[in-house]
Amino acid sequence: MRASQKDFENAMNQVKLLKKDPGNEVKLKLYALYKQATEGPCNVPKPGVLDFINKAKWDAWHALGSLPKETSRQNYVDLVSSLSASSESSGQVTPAADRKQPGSDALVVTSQDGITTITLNRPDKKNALTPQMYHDIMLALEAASKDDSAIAVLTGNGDYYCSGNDLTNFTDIPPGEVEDRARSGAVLLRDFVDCFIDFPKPLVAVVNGPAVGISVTLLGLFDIVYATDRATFHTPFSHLGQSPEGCSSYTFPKMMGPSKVIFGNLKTKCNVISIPKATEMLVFGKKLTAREACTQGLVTEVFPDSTFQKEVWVRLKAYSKLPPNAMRISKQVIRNREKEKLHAINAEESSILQERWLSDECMNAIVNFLSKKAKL
Ligand SMILES: CCCC/C=C/CC(=O)SCCNC(=O)CCNC(=O)[C@H](O)C(C)(C)COP(=O)(O)OP(=O)(O)OC[C@H]1O[C@@H](n2cnc3c(N)ncnc32)[C@H](O)[C@@H]1OP(=O)(O)O
Repeated sequence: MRASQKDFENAMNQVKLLKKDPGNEVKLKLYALYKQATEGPCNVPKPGVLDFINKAKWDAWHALGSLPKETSRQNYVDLVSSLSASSESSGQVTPAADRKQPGSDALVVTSQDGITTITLNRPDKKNALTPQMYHDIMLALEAASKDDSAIAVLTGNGDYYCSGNDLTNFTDIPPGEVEDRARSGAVLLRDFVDCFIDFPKPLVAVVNGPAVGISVTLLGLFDIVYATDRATFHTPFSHLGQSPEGCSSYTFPKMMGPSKVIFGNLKTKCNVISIPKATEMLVFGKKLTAREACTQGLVTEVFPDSTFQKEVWVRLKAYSKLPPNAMRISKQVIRNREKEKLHAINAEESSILQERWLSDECMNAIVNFLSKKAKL
């Protein structure tokens, strides 16, 4: 049943009666749904980067894309009713707890047992990332950094962990707007990766299947990476006419070590082979198995697929009971001295990628994928 105007007005009044502040993430969602329900898609200029509050509000509204007014009204009413119910039953509002985020079914955020879990939920598209998903993941991380959970987890629903950037993001661009789109894509990428660099609590990737592109490169910014033995790790940037992101141009060589020199068999007089593993992945697009990725330091531990979920969640529930402040501070000690460098690398990678997106090599690769001529 669709929410009526009366239901909508009642919900607006109910918001004022909430006993507990629902937190910034929820307030931004409410704001965005209200604007979308009353004014339609965001049509105002983007505020400047230093206008933090208005930029966050604009981002939240803009992320709703072309969501119809009636659906936005319904989502607003549903969100308020879930907030009212939880603030009455427990006196506590957990951001996005155990429900799909309004406006986007492609991301599910739950909070339970001290763990906030962000699940990519587009299994029919191998969990490829749309612009809305990038925005929703940023909002979810922002909320998770402030909620009661001790750790945060990113995982995927279905047979894939994630197939990387949704390549249809490059389609339907009106002529004359290609450069603008590349520019805004680079800003989105930089903001997105910045959220991972700055995330203050232990961040865990539960890699439930193959991972491609940005979902692989980001792993260098996680604190733990658990993978099923069915997972593979693939960064086909050259094949796509693109270049590395997610700070992988720094984290991968660092974790995988310097060039590994392999001498040929003396009898057959082979040449010396010396290609760093990171280069083999990031430049030549070599796909690693889970065990290879573990040997290279990208994955913390590999589990048999049949027991993966059980073993990983038992482990994570135990970790989530450790003192949260100690974990947060230990992470800071480990990570903080690298942060500034990582932000600079992220900015540089994003700006190089902005140029790459305009190249013929990149455009041809996207056209080939979309016309089903090329698959990885
Ligand atoms: C603003 C931020 C920018 C960040 C930049 C990041 C760079 C990257 O992430 S680069 C990596 C981009 N990803 C890819 O190139 C993967 C492309 N996908 C594939 O090669 C194959 O789909 C894949 C090997 C992942 C799976 O193959 P199959 O098992 O044979 O499945 P299908 O190909 O039939 O896939 C099912 C369905 O999903 C669609 N799909 C999968 N991945 C993507 C994707 N990345 N973008 C868009 N669509 C994707 C695929 O087209 C199928 O759709 P339908 O045909 O409509 O069913």
